[in-house]
Amino acid sequence: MTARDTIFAPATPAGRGGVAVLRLSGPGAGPALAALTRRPLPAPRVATLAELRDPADGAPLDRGLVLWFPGPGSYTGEDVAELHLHGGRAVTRGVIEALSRLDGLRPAEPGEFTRRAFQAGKLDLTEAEAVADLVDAETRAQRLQALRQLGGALGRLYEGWRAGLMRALAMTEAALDFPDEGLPPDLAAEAEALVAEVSAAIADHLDDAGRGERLRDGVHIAILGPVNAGKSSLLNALARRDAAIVSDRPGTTRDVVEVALDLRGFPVVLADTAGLRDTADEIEAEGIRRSHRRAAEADLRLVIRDAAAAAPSDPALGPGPDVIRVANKIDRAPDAVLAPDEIAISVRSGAGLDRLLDALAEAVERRLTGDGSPALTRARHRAALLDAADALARVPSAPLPELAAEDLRLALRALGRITGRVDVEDMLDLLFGSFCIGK
Ligand SMILES: Nc1nc2c(ncn2[C@@H]2O[C@H](COP(=O)(O)OP(=O)(O)OP(=O)(O)O)[C@@H](O)[C@H]2O)c(=O)[nH]1
Ligand SMILES: [K+]
Ligand SMILES: [Mg+2]
Repeated sequence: MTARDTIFAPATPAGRGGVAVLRLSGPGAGPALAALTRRPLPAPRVATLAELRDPADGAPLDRGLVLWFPGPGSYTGEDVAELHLHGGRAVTRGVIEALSRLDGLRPAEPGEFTRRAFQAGKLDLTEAEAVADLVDAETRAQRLQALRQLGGALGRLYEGWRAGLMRALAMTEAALDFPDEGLPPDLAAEAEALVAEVSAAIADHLDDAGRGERLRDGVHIAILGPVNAGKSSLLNALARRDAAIVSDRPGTTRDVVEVALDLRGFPVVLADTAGLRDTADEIEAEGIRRSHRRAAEADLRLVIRDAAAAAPSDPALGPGPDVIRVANKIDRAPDAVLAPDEIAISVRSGAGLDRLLDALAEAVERRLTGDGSPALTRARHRAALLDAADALARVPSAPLPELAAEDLRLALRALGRITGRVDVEDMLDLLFGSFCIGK
């Protein structure tokens, strides 16, 4: 082991606040804490009140709680100290300056605490990503997904597949090592079954329609309809602010206007679009092309019409599985005839908006919750899983066991990239050790 820098950084946002937490990690954390408090280290993991003074000149810095987490039982696996300071700029700056003057201490790079935790084997990469997701989570559903991933659910799923493939590889390699005897037929069958099982599981996981990624980024909902139906008015009502221009002039909206929302705990990105109609205006026509594009890309389409007008004839506005249909302005047309699936609303009076929100939330939830198994959450994972699936697809028809083994290795390496465990050879040694094939 080489001696490492000791890093420190505020764990709370800069600026004024009740409490600011400063964290230190590395071999110098203990000596630094002792130097600041001028006493022996406190009992591990017990919040202890202490006077903090500048080790250089004894100038008082703050009075606050300090915590001591000796490695390896800490977040980073190293010695960690935490200072709970009064949350003022001068206090934090003073302590940071004092720490900077100590030998072997330096400010942490972004993500460096979690990076050290990963290197110490405290977290796999999916869990490290979950830490970032949890910090960024803005809705209840995002928080729950990140917590599940942080708990290792996703990493365990991928590691489970890796273990299965590792076994299949060990069996295939055994056939190479003992060519005279050949692989006992039951082992060959088991290896084949393992590969088929993992391939099917990966295909299922890839096929979940981007559920987890959607939960991170938001479900995309496009508001579509004829001019003046009240699309922009509805966007503003749902966003509770004047995000889009509303006017009684048909063709007001030209550009797509997006608003990110927390919809009953689910993240959505709502897009207002240009009203659909035949037009000679070039700019409006471009806006309408963008509406059509948005309609095609959206996860859900919210199609809105004026209740007093006929249902729109544009095929982009027809019914469909991902369409929610709305008749607006019922304040002006209380006796309007509605289709069975249409929700009557008035953006002006607020009537029906709760029912619309219920319907939207239900559609979004359906889109986001699959069978409850951990969802694929990142494009990075998807790319690696596609690589693994490609390699596995070649295994059953490999003309030589050497080539099957090579493809299994490729698949293992791809899966290992997701969790950050790429030690195929080590694991193979271990497996071989426990693997009884008669020699
Ligand atoms: N009476 C009534 N008027 C409404 C209602 N909702 C919107 N409006 C009015 O309808 C007109 C058009 O509203 P917009 O929100 O601009 O309609 P739009 O669908 O975005 O129109 P374009 O962008 O031109 O396609 C405005 O004058 C709104 O005030 C409603 O529920 N009742
Ligand atoms: K309008
Ligand atoms: Mg508009």
